[in-house]
Formats: sequence, structure tokens, C-alpha cells
Amino acid sequence: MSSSAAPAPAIPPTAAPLANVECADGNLCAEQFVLRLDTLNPEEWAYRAEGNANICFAYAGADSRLSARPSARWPDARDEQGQDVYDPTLELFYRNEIVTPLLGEEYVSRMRLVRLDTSFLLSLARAAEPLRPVERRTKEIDVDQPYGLLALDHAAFVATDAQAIALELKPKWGFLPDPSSPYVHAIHPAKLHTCRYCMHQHLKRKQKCETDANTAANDNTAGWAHSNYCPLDLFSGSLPRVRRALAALAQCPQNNMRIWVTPGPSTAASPHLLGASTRSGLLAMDDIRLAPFLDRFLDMAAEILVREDLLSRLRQHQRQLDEPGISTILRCYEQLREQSVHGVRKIRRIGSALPPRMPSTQKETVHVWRLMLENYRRRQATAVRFHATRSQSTSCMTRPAVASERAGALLDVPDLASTRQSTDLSDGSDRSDVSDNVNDLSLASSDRKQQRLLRLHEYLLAATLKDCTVLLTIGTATPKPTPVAGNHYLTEYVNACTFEAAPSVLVDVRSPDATAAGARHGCAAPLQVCYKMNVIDLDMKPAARIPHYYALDKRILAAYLESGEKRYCR
Ligand SMILES: O=P(O)(O)O[C@@H]1[C@@H](OP(=O)(O)O)[C@H](OP(=O)(O)O)[C@H](O)[C@H](OP(=O)(O)O)[C@H]1OP(=O)(O)O
Ligand SMILES: Nc1ncnc2c1ncn2[C@@H]1O[C@H](COP(=O)(O)OP(=O)(O)OP(=O)(O)O)[C@@H](O)[C@H]1O
Repeated sequence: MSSSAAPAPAIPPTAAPLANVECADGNLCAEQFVLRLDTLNPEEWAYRAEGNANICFAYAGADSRLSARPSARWPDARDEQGQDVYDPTLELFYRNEIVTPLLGEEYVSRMRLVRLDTSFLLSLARAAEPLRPVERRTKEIDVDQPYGLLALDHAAFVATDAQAIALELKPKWGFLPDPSSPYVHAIHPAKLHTCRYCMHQHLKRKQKCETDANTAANDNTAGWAHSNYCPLDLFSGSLPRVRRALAALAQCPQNNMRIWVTPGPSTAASPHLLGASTRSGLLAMDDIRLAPFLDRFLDMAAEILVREDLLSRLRQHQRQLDEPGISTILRCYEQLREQSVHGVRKIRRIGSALPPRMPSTQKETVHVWRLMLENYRRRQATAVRFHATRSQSTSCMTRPAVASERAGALLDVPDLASTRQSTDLSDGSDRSDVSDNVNDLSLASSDRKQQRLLRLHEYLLAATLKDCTVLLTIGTATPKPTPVAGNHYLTEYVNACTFEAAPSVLVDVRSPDATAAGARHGCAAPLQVCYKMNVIDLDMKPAARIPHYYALDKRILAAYLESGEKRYCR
């Protein structure tokens, strides 16, 4: 049990969007984000789930007025040789200012920082340990984290008692590289027809075999099932293909699909959706209680995924931000690191200058991210204009001519592609380190090194989008958000979020597919459902991970080529 000195600030129910407020020194003010929870009681928080970097606890207190259950999450101890210092204010900045504008406020809900203390975290860690997946227990929960992130529970409806089933999807990489990209020569031909996920399956299988061999398992492929899921199906926008993707995931979910159930009072329609009253929580895909309604549920989910724009946005940004490919980005990274070493003394002399090297302070990081977004958007706008012009006037252009014109029009960037092989990328002597300043990093700048920095950050943003998770929560009743009364310490947060971002939408699933599914289950009438979709796990990926990405990419490709499979994902 912990208590902090300051009282909880009131959050008005219609709070203005949580802006990133900068202090006079230009850094982000942590206090602007912080929600002080005076009475954090470990007994009110139950272990929910964890990933590779974060652990999530859900509110499980007895206060029935709080029908929404916010979840607190924070990263566990990280192992990036000190390069990866977790800065929660920076994480919120990144989420609010960089990711949200691309994915849309309707899909990314706001979070608050909460002060945590070690005794609270120790209690949670102790209670969670037996519930944690065995394979994750090699990492300890970091009980020294000063802050956690408070989020709405996206697997449930807020401030209502509506029954809900939540489909958690980790879609991964939804694109193949563009064959007309100016960077295509740096991309292995196999990657033009087989997607990253499908290739990765071979490496995962190999790694599983190696682990089992080390642990002397009898059958070294026991427990491993090769997934038939292809992200290109999920991202295709075509109902049958999306449904096929969900079916493949349901058959072999790996870490890409989970189903959560929130029980609630029965309604006339709910038995069709829920099938059984289930204790709140995770349902195994082979749980017998899931069987009666799984097909129908996935039919509805597929329909909603096709109607909503989220996957299409994710795919578009993944692909465009990833365009140079990891080999090119690795070269940028190496060059920028060299410049960091050579340029640092000169940079200090010019005070507020932002050099074309890896940012080393929060202020520089914020600045680079903002410029990256601006640069990216400008390039997108140029691409749209270019394509519009081309469709009017280039009917007799040859494809290579189009490609090079496109590169010229799109890439105010380095031509990273052509410099990749040249000595320029490994040239660490930098006059420009002295002359570049914050303003010089404007979009019109043709400075290659600055552009490398921005493209590297684009790649890191792509990495976030390639690893995020989508929660689609479906209920049969229309949730009616009502303010929560009372003095519980979470009340204000729940109320603020309920009114800021209660995105539940009523949808009438009347497609032939849904009706057919209804008929199969003895429910021919179309079912009215409400749903909400949210993206979670939008963590910033550290630049220090670039060499790992490169090494992993090589291992994935090698395992795929070694398998002899030749897959054509579309
Ligand atoms: O590189 P990948 O594609 O294997 O992705 C990693 C994920 O592995 P997956 O292939 O989905 O099983 C990995 O997931 P698991 O731990 O395998 O469930 C993490 O999501 C990791 O990100 P982070 O360490 O949490 O920041 C992910 O790392 P990033 O690539 O997002 O940095
Ligand atoms: N706001 C939320 N509502 C409901 N569940 C959540 C929420 N945030 C996190 N979770 C649950 O906690 C799990 C772990 O959180 P998260 O995905 O952020 O961790 P991670 O370490 O970043 O994951 P990964 O290894 O995939 O990168 C999620 O898979 C999800 O089940």
C-alpha cells in the first residue's frame, strides 16, 4: 500500500486533449501527465497479461460503481546495455503526438502516468509471479519503476455492465516491399513475394527445435505448430480473406490472437454471443465454452475489421515508413553513430543546435520526432500529387522511367538508395555537424545526414506499427456510459475517459455471411452488436535495436531459404 503526499488532481469530465506541455527548458514536464493515486491498493489490482516489455494489471476491486477496469502497465527491467532508458513522458509524447495523428484518435485512447512506489510494485510482483507464463519468468518485474501508465481496459466496455468479448490481435507486418521502390536493389528478391511473418515461421520453428534439443525433449517439434496465418490476408480489406486470416489464427494463435471475456447480465441476445457465463478473463482458443460461438464471433469480427479503417491505415504507414528496408537503415544508423562520436564537441559549442546525429537528450528526441512526422507527411503529400499528375499524363511512360521519376519526386531524402554503396555513408568527417542547427532541419533541407536521421526514425515508427496490438471488443448490449459516482481514487479517471473516448458504435451485422452464420447457430435474425476498436502496445522502439533488427532479418531470411519453401503472399 502506498500513499503520495499530493492530493489527486481533479480531472474534468470533458478534459481538453492531453497535450504535451513543455517546461521552460524545452523538456516534457512529467508532472503534467501524472495522475496521483493516493490510495493505490495492491489488493485491488489483478495480474492481467504481459508481453516482452510490459506487464499489465487490471483493476479488480470491489467497488461496483467502477464497472470499468483501468489497467496499469509499465515496462519490466530492460536489457539494452543502458541505451534504452525508459522515459514515460517521452512515451506519452510519442503516443499522443506522433502515432495518434497517423492512426486516428478514434483508435488510440489516452493514457495517464501514475506514480508508483516500490512497496506497491513488490506486492503486485509477488502476487503475479505464479500467474505469469513460465517462458516470461526469466525477466523480473522492475519494482523500481517510478511511473506506470494508466489506460482504460480495452477488453471491456467503460462504465457499463455490458457483456463483452474481446479479440486481441497482433497483426504484425502487413505488406510486401514495393517493387518499384528506389530501394528495391537493397532488398532480397525473396522478400518481394514472401511476407516477413510467413518467413519468420521457419526461424521460429528452428528455434523451437533448438530449445527442445537443449532441454532433451523427446520429440523436438512437439508443441510447435506452423501457423497458416498470413498478415496480408488480414490486411487485405477483403471479407473472405480477413475471415480466413482469423480462422488460421484461431487454429494456431501463437502470440497473435487471444480472446478475453467480460461477463455481464444476460440479455435476450447475449447467449448467442457468449454461449456461457464465463468468469472474466482469458479464454484459451480450445476452451470448450468458446466452441458454440467462435465461428459466429469471428464472422462478426471479420466484418467489423473490414468496415473499419484501422488496418488499412496501419498497413499503409507500415509500408511507407519501412520503405528503405533494414539494410539501408543499418547503414544510416552506423553513419549517424560515427557522427555522434566525431561531432559531439563541436555541437556543444553551438548551444541549442540540433545536429544530424542520434539525439541524446529528451529535447532533441522530441524535436527529431516532430520533424520526422512533418517530413513524412510532406513526402506523402508529394506522392499523392505525383500520382495524380502521373495518372493524367504518363500513359506511355515505361516502368523504369516512372520509378526513377517517382524516386526523384518523393525523395527529398538522401537518395539513400544510391548512396548506400558509396563511401558517403561511411564518411564520418562532418563540417555540416557545425553548421546545421534546429532550423536547418527544415523540410526543404537537402542535407543527406539530416534526412538519414529522419528516415531512421521513420523506420523506428514503422517498427512500432509492425508490433502493435489491436483489441476489438464486441458486446450485445449498447453500452450506455454513465458517470461513476463516489470517491474512489479511480473515479475521476474513469469518468474523464468515458466522456472523452467512449467509442462504442452500434452496428447491424446484416451481411449474407453474418446471416448465414446466424442461421448455422439457430439464430437467423441479424444480431445487433456494439463494438470498439483500440490499438495498444505503441511503445517507442529504441534506435539501439537497429543492429538487432538487421541480424534478425538475416536469420529469418536464411531460415526461410533453407526451408526450400517458395511462398507467394499477396
Ligand atoms: O522482431 P519481432 O517481429 O520478432 O517482434 C518482437 C516480438 O516477437 P514476435 O515475432 O511477435 O513473436 C516480441 O513478442 P514476444 O515477446 O515474442 O511475444 C515483442 O513484441 C518484441 O517487442 P518488445 O521487445 O516488446 O518491444 C518484438 O520486437 P520488435 O521487432 O517489435 O522490436
Ligand atoms: N489498455 C489495455 N486494455 C486491456 N488489455 C491490455 C491493455 N494494455 C495491455 N493489455 C494487455 O496486456 C498485454 C501486454 O501489454 P503490451 O502489449 O503493452 O506489452 P508488450 O510487452 O509491449 O507486448 P509485446 O511483447 O507484444 O511488445 C496485452 O497483450 C494485453 O493483453
